[in-house]
Amino acid sequence: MATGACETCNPLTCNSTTCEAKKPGRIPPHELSNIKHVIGIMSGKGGVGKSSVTALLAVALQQAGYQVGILDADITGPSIPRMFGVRRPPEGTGHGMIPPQSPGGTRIMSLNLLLPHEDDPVIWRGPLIGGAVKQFWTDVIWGDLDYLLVDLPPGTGDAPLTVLQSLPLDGLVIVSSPQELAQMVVRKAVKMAAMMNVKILGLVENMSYAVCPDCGKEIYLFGPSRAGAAAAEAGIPLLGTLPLDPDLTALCDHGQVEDYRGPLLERAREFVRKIGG
Ligand SMILES: Nc1ncnc2c1ncn2[C@@H]1O[C@H](COP(=O)(O)OP(=O)(O)OP(=O)(O)O)[C@@H](O)[C@H]1O
Repeated sequence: MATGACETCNPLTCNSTTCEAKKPGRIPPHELSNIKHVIGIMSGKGGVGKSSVTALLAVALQQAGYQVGILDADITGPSIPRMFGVRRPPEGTGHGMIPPQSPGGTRIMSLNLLLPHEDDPVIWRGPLIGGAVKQFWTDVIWGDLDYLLVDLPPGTGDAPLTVLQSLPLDGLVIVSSPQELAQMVVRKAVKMAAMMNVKILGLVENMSYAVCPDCGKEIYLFGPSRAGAAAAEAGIPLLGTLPLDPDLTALCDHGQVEDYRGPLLERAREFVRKIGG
């Protein structure tokens, strides 16, 4: 049990080596959840494709025969239900909430599924956001899952802190893009994970390049890839790079990401192999 001091201390600034708040996985999941692996998908900065990478990993895992769930911890900017075409709210039972399934069988829990309209804004302060994330862990009946992917909001704010502190993460996948600014915020995310004793499974550089539809030439829109250097500098494994693919954008927009069969899926399979799936 955490002491009173640890309940209120900030684990990112606490110097105590025995700080309870720094120990990950302090909160047990719902008693009817049996989850083998929990992986967080994090980015330092918004819009780099973290939710798309989460979705691709889920599709790759599902196609490999695993039972997969996605906990959408991006409370104020949730995009997972839209990508998977899921609109149904979770089913409320006396024991907890049963998450709806996508057509391909991915179980999804997101605040967007609880809102009257998917475009209603969530204007909440930090503690409420942290509370919702915890409830998606404790009050949702995930059942038997091989992998629960946790799509974190960008940055190092309240919700990522809650997840890193409360959930028994196997590790984090960090998503970045080639711009220098995105690289700088990767370093922040890496430092946060180190402070919270959470392992980093690897770095994915998204939007690394586009492929010319006429000649197949790779065009590095944001300059040369910095993925290898960024991973080496941060001391974390490089899972790989992903190009831009307009087919992925279109399928995500239409709620059909599970129908994607383009080149990024093979890369996602490679990432899954590298993180041990
Ligand atoms: N490799 C890619 N190829 C084509 N489109 C992509 C790719 N990666 C992301 N996108 C598109 O870019 C947009 C933003 O992606 P996404 O929602 O995954 O970003 P994010 O990092 O999760 O954003 P935020 O955390 O700010 O919500 C989406 O429309 C998505 O379909």
